[in-house]
Formats: sequence, C-alpha cells, structure tokens
Amino acid sequence: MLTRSFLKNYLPVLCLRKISGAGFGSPVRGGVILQSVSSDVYANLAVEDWIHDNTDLKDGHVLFIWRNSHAVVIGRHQNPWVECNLKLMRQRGIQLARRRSGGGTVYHDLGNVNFTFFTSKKKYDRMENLKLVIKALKTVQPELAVSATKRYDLVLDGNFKISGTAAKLGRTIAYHHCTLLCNADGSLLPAALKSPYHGIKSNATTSVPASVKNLLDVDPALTCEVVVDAMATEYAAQHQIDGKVKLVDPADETVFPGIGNKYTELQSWQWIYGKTPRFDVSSCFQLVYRQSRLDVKLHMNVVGGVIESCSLDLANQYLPAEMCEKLRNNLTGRRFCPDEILLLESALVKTYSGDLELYNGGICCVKR
Ligand SMILES: Nc1ncnc2c1ncn2[C@@H]1O[C@H](COP(=O)(O)OC(=O)CCCC[C@@H]2CCSS2)[C@@H](O)[C@H]1O
Repeated sequence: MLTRSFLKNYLPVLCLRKISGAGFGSPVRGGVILQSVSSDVYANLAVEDWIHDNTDLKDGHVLFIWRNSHAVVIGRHQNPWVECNLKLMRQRGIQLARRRSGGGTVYHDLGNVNFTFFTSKKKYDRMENLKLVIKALKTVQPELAVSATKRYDLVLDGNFKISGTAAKLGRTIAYHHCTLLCNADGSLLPAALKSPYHGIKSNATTSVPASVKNLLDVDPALTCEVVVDAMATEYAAQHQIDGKVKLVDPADETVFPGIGNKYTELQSWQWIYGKTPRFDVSSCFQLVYRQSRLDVKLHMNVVGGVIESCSLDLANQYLPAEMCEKLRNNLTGRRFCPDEILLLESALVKTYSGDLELYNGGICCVKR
C-alpha cells in the first residue's frame, strides 16, 4: 500500500522501507527539501514521525521545513504541569504537543520556523546542521553575531537564544530538529512557559530557560520567508541538489499512508499527558464547611497522568476515617488536573452525593 505519488514525487531521494512486504528498490543517493503547507503542530510532528518510520536514508537526506500556529512543544520526557501555564494556554488557544525527541520546552507560532534534518544515523551531525543555518543567516545579514553553543543552541551576541535543538536517533535513521525565532510573540513566549504550579517532584527532564531574541529585532530583513529561502538555497548548495522546495500536505494519505493514525495519537490525552514521567505532588488547602475551617494536606502519586494513590492529612481527624477513605478512593484512578481544588471538589461531590445536607451546606475549598 505504498504511495506511488510519494515515490514519484520524492524519489530518487527516499527509499521507502518495506511495508506489508512491498519493497521498493535500493536506496538512491540525493537530498530533498520539503515544506509543510500546514500550520497544525500535530500534523507537522506526524510528518516527522512518518518520515522517521518509513524511509531508508542510507545515502539520502531530507530537510523538512515547518511552522505552527501557537503551540507549546514539550520534550518526550517532560511534565506539562511543570513546564507551562496550561490555563493561559487554554485561554489563548495555544496547543500543547509532546514531541518524540527529548529535551526542553519551546514556544512556537508563525514567527518561529522549524527545520528537521533527516539523515542516516551515521551521518547525523547536529553541529554541521547548525553551521548550515548560520551560513544561511549570514547570506542575508553578514554582520549577524550568531554562534552555536555546546548545548546546540544558536545565540546572538553570545547571549540571546534564537534557536533550540533536539534530536531522535532511530535504529538506522536519525533526525535533528531546531527552532528559529524570527518574529515570534515576545510576550506570549515567556508567559506560556511559566508554570503557576509548585510542589511537583519528579525525575522528568526540566527545561533550561534562556533569554531569547527574535532575528527580526536585529535586522528587519530576517523574516521567516527570507530565512526559509536562504536555508533552502544553502542546503541545496551543500548537498548539490536543486534548491526547489517541495510543498507537502500532512493530511494527504496518498503521500503519507497511515499518517492519520500518527496524527490521532499525537493529539491524544494518552500521549500528551499520559506519557508524563511519574511524579508526586503535595498541596495544602482549607476546606470550609459552615463556620469551620479545616486544614487539608493532599499528597498524590501520579503515574501515566493518572492519580495512582493519594493520602489526605486532616487536622484533628475532622472527618471520620471511612469518609477519608471514600475521598481517597474517589481521587484514585482520576486523571490528574492542574487544579487540585477542582479535583478535590469533584471528589467531595462524589463522596458526599448521598449526604445532601453536608454538600448543600456548601463545602468549598480554598487554596492557602
Ligand atoms: N522557539 C524557541 N526557540 C528558541 N528558544 C526558545 C523557543 N521557545 C522558548 N525558548 C527558550 O528555550 C528554553 C528551553 O530551552 P531547552 O534547551 O530546555 O529546550 C530546547 O531548546 C528544546 C528545543 C526543541 C526544538 C524542537 C524543534 C522542533 S519541535 S521543538 C525556554 O525556556 C525558552 O527560554
């Protein structure tokens, strides 16, 4: 079920691996530059996955260029509640995506361009790729004080980050992807990446915050479009291919058979939240019931985004042990949500649904 159209369009560069027993010749040397017509972060990440899973790049290489509408992209082993402000993101329509590569959290919008360099694992070389980006930028602005760091960031004036890097190494194929800030929203970027949440303990990868800058602030000529053109020209020159950029539509199953499944998975709660490394979280509340206030300490152990176990410490054993037990049972097995107050409230409603006097009497939780 391999797509003739993909082969027609993208061979001689890509040699597609056998799928369902259908093999297609031997690897062919060459390179190709693809650019997505979509600004949907999940669709673009699905293209990366698809190329990673379905191509054999023994001597071939691919540059994939893509931009997204507002999104925060966390690394494979990160905790979204630690890394970003989910409430603000919901209010501002900023998508949350988890990528397959490791590393930290970045903000994307149409003022940020992403470049994915696919090669065989042998040819994988992040510094070479970053040198290419620097060269391309310098063709537009020779005076640009841009350099690569040991962490594979690109910085301006030795200080201001304009690009972050992450990578995924497969069995035979590898990719290195990086961002490039041309004209991203300078106030949403830090706001979306600031978690209001404290008290989470885990071994998840944490991001390394940096001072960032947009290229456009240094030189108005450095728009995304100009930078993309310069990159395509430089990549083509380096790999001795024609600099034509082939536009691809991630929704086109005739080109990317089976991509719909990848897209669905990348958007799912199970992938975005469910893949969060296990963590512990502790919170203190006051439970207000009629005239009395009750201090509550809530400890939760969250595995796969779901509360695996929890404990409640209540001063003076205010609630009968069996009620505490009921409350604990109602929290256990629920999906963790950033607002423990809501979580506790809904567990209380469930626990006391048979005790209308208590519930109607107005239990409310106040975070201290
Ligand atoms: N778009 C963008 N570009 C560069 N730097 C950014 C960006 N957004 C945020 N940041 C800054 O980097 C740190 C995180 O740095 P940290 O080093 O922790 O993480 C990264 O750089 C990851 C880069 C992932 C690149 C992938 C390529 C395609 S999909 S995402 C963050 O706190 C901000 O200060």
